Amino acid sequence: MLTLPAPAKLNLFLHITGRRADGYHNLQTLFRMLDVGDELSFRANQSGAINFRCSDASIAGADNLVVRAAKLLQPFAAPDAGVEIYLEKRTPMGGGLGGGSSDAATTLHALNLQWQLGLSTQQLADIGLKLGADVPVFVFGQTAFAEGVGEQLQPVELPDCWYLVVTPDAHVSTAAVFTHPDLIRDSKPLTLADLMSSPWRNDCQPLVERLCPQVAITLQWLVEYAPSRMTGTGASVFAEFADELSARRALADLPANCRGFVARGLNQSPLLTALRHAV
Ligand SMILES: C[C@](O)(CO)[C@H](O)COP(=O)(O)OP(=O)(O)OC[C@H]1O[C@@H](n2ccc(N)nc2=O)[C@H](O)[C@@H]1O
Ligand SMILES: Nc1ncnc2c1ncn2[C@@H]1O[C@H](COP(=O)(O)OP(=O)(O)OP(=O)(O)O)[C@@H](O)[C@H]1O
Repeated sequence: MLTLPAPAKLNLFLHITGRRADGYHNLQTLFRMLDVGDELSFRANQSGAINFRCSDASIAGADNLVVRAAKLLQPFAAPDAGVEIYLEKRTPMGGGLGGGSSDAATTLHALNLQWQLGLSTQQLADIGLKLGADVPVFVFGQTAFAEGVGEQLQPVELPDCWYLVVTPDAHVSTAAVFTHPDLIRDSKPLTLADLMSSPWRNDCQPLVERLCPQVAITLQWLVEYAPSRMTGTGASVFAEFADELSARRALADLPANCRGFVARGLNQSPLLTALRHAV
């Protein structure tokens, strides 16, 4: 059996620089890998079937990104290649933390190993992009600057730090944010050097704060502790701390209607680290 992590991510900044003909948006974003997330176990067999179980029954169906990722790899595998997969779901869902995308990326890497497909990381990322714009960065497994829809990646080394991630009791649909007429989608493309030295912001945040007052209220609370922003299209928000203790002190004061966790920022994802030990 192969057990691998599927870490969560933050978007430390997120600029939207235009809308493409297919409706997708060009972005400039800095993905930060975290040391916490989901965990998946894989047991390959020769049944030709993909059997999937999940700790959260509400997402245990065949439309789970884990199953869809496995199905995309089946044409590359022997006809009798099968697998049993168990997903221990921990990352808050629909929160801009990339949980489903990360699960898909971990599945692609795991089955590439267990079914002995020999696909390169780039090939896995190309396959993953069919499932979602956030999948490639998890396949590459590094804190990275992304352009395009999120698939053009270059690694970035950031100093060690800690985050308090807070998810208010609110749902924000990624598609609803990206189709909203008021979304800021005309940010000027900047060089990575300029982006790194400017104040960091998320272009989705003003709209989501308006559509979803809990996000604005949670940020007003969090910013008293440390510089804070929204990740992805929300609803999760985060604050950055130099040390773990300060992040845990803020977590202890968490408002009643929110969930929160403390995570360390990593330059290399726990998936990549685990894969290096697995081979
Ligand atoms: C906003 C981010 O969370 C930043 O990390 C991601 O880019 C979203 O990635 P994701 O959830 O994997 O997104 P997908 O599942 O590919 O797309 C969800 C919805 O967001 C829109 N979408 C997504 C990414 C992107 N660059 N432009 C878009 O317009 C798509 O039209 C789609 O309706
Ligand atoms: N393995 C999975 N884990 C979580 N959600 C999944 C999974 N597979 C499919 N989904 C569906 O996708 C929806 C959003 O999932 P996810 O948690 O990845 O969103 P997100 O954190 O907003 O992602 P992103 O930051 O990529 O936009 C869920 O509500 C669920 O219906």
